[in-house]
This record gives sequence, structure tokens and C-alpha cells, in this order.
Amino acid sequence: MTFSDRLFKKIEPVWNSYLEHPFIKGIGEGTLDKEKFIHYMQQDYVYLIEYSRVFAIGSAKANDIETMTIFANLLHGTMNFEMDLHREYAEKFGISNEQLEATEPSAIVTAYTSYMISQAALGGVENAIAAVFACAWSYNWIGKKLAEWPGALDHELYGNWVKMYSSDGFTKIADDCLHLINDIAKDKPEHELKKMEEIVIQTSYFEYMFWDMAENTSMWPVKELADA
Ligand SMILES: Cc1ncc(C[n+]2csc(CCO)c2C)c(N)n1
Repeated sequence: MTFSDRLFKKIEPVWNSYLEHPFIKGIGEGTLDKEKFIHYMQQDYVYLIEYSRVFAIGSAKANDIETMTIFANLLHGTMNFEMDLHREYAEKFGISNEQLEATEPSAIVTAYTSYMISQAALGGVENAIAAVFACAWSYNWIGKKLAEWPGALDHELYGNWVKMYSSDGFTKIADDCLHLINDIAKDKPEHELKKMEEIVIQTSYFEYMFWDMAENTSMWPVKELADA
């Protein structure tokens, strides 16, 4: 059994719950409120800026040039490929790149990114790959599931989201993370594997909380406070 098989056994119930979440269902069924999607995109944009730092930490902590290059490519892919999707959606909604970057992060975004950055900073390269794993892999997993829902790929607003995360390009990114975590876990003692597992479980819960924040307007930053 590979390390990722072991991880998947642990996190499968949490990941299955994503597919039951009203926000994900809203994307897959095409019924999601547009304002919620716009808010989600803005929050996700500032999330990705901080998330990218974890790839940079992974590259800095890598013990060989191959691992260093994989992290650097993942960093490049996020900032140029994934964030382009957000910039394209924002343009469609009349939101400039400057406005996107100036988004005030919700408390959950701050908690999630702070957790990933601190775990990656405190440990070695194994913590960095464990911190990014659920994020990179779960979106491709969700994208591929939603792609099978009737009409999800063709929806005029959310179809591109489903296309993007189920695409070959994103499947390759998710696979790169999968190979990397298995490779790094190979020679690790059990106590380090346990720590990696704990990080993947925590980040899987954070993913759920992110969907919850996107769905529930009461968890959004208060606009009047941000503008004051
Ligand atoms: C909260 C949140 N979690 C996961 C992703 C998806 N994601 C983030 S980085 C990456 C790897 C390559 O860009 C992927 C797939 C997201 N956008 N937002």
C-alpha cells in the first residue's frame, strides 16, 4: 500500500462530504448564487497567494534538485495557470486585478494559510508536501466527480471551473503531488508519517471549512469594517 493509499483511507469520509456540500452541489448543478461565487473567487485568490508560499518553502527545503524543480513548477502553475482562471472570472465580473489582490481575507482563509505556512516552516520538506497535498489533490478529485454530473461541464458560468479542475493539466498537477508525497514518505519513520498524516487530515477539514465559509454569508468579512 502506498502512503497516498493510506492517506486516502483516512480522509475519504471528509472528502465525500465535500460532494454533499451545498456550495459544491451548487457548482455541479449550476444553481449556485452568483454573488457567492464571486465572493469565493476573491477569497480563493488571496488564499492562493499565501498558498504559493508553501510551494516556495518546499522548494527551499528540498534535499535534491528534482524535488526542488517539482515544487518550483507547482508554484509556477498556481501563479500562472490556476490564478489566471480567477483573473478571467474577475474580469467577467468587472473586478480588476488590483481589487482582487486587495481582498480582505476571511478568518478561515487566514487560519488555513497560517496553518500550512507554519507547518511547512517548522518541519522539513515532508511537512511542505503534506500541507499542500489535500488542497491540490481534492480539487482535481472534486472536478473529476462534478464533470460526470449532467450539464456541469456546459454551464455558462460554472462550466469553466469544472473544466479547469478536471482537466489533464490539473490531473497532472495532482499526480505530481501524489508521486512527490509517496516518494518523500518512502524512507520516513512511522512518527514522521503520522505527522504528515495529521497535516493532511487537518488541511482536509480546512478545505471543508473553506466551502462552508463560501456558502455562509455570516462568515464573510464585514464590508463596512473593511471600508472603514
Ligand atoms: C481553498 C482551495 N483549496 C484548493 C485549491 C486548489 N489548488 C490550489 S493550488 C493547486 C495546485 C496547482 O495550482 C490547486 C489545485 C484552491 N484553489 N483553493
